[in-house]
Amino acid sequence: MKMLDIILLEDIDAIIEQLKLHQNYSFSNFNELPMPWFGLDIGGTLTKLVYFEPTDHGEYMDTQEELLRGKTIRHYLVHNKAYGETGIRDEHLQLDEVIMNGRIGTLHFIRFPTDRMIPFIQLVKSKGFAQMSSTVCATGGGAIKYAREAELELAMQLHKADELESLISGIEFIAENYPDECYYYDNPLDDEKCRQVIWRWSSARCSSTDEQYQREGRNESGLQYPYVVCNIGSGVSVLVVRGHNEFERVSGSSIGGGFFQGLCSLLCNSQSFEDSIELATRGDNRNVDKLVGDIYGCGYESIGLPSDTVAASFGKISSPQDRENVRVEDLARSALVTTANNIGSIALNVAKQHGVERIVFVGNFLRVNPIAARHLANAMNFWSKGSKKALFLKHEGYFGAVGCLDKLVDVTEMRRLLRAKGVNISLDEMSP
Ligand SMILES: Nc1ncnc2c1ncn2[C@@H]1O[C@H](COP(=O)(O)OP(=O)(O)OP(=O)(O)O)[C@@H](O)[C@H]1O
Ligand SMILES: CC(C)(CO)[C@@H](O)C(=O)NCCC(=O)O
Repeated sequence: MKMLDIILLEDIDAIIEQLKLHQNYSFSNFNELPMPWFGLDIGGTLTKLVYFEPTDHGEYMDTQEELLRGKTIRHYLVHNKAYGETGIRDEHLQLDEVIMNGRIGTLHFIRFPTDRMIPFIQLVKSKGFAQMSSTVCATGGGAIKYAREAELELAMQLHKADELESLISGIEFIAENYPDECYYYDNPLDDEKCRQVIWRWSSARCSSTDEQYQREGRNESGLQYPYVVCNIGSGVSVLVVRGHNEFERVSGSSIGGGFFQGLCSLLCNSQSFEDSIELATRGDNRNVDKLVGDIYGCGYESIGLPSDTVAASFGKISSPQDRENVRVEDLARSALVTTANNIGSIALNVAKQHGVERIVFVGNFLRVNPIAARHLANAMNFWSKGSKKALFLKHEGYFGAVGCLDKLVDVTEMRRLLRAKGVNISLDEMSP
């Protein structure tokens, strides 16, 4: 039996060549991607690192070298929750018993600021991790920007993947496997009644022949299509997803997480994102923003603008006298509401234009930031008269890093590509 030694979907033509050459084949060497596996999403502000730690040693013949590597990595990464001054492991997001590329293991989620990327490469080198042959998949702008430096310094090859393809792969991988991942807000702007409700977007545990799911247009894994993804990172990307690996980036905005943090640094002397959120939580944007009610004395009901709608962001602080009583907390709140409203408006327009009901908001701007999420939830519901739904995912900013790792072997996609190329063979061997 011939082992195929190709692992990336991009290599589909080479796979087909090998299939033509060999009558018998096996995809079992997908399980032979050298351990450990890392997914790295190097973004404009934050770098996200996902580490897959295998736990199925009993079933797989990992080499002595791999076992030793696993121990060394575990000792450093898994035994700590903080690395240096800026690296953090989000322990609350850890996923156990994950099946990925045919192996069972634990996914660990780690992040650090991208401006620490060069020191990170030095650290990896100094800890001796670089001498270990391992599988490192990288995505995000930094996977291009830092590729040469990382590959030269560490003498290892990065498996590079497109940032938006990885994002969607990661969202679908997590949503398909963790039915509790997705939630929405009930009564989003009511402090008393507001609550998060789990949304069973994935029917991973339901049969694909289930009539209800077929009616709702779910695919074989149970996900519902189409949906809009609004990724709020440093900048904002808005995508329409119509099916597995079938998506388009239709809009974007530079008014995103980077804008919010930049504004708060300038206006409030905020030292960190957490600091800005904390200030905003104690602030009141009505002291800064001009509302419809400030202009009309009431709502402008004939065109559907209630009195508490922001008519002009930062519109109340034009003169020095107006600014006298404004607190930094109010400014931070206004920066947050301005950012969220602007993003909400773009996402809603995309959903309307493309006739899509569900809008999934992700990205680290939503980290520790329920105010923005609740504003988005309310805006989607109110401005669409209840026809659009804002959904949120617990792993917020980590989907690119998960997706580039999962994209190593995308069995469904490989099947589709082979079929599209007219290769009529059964690929059951590919199933983990
Ligand atoms: N600890 C943090 N440090 C800095 N920014 C944070 C932090 N936590 C949340 N954020 C917010 O998340 C944003 C970055 O989000 P994310 O990691 O999803 O994007 P990115 O990948 O860095 O950017 P892009 O996708 O545009 O390249 C920041 O702009 C900031 O608003
Ligand atoms: C450039 C990217 C894709 C990098 O992640 C992101 O920051 C973004 O979508 N920015 C907004 C660009 C625009 O205005 O469409």
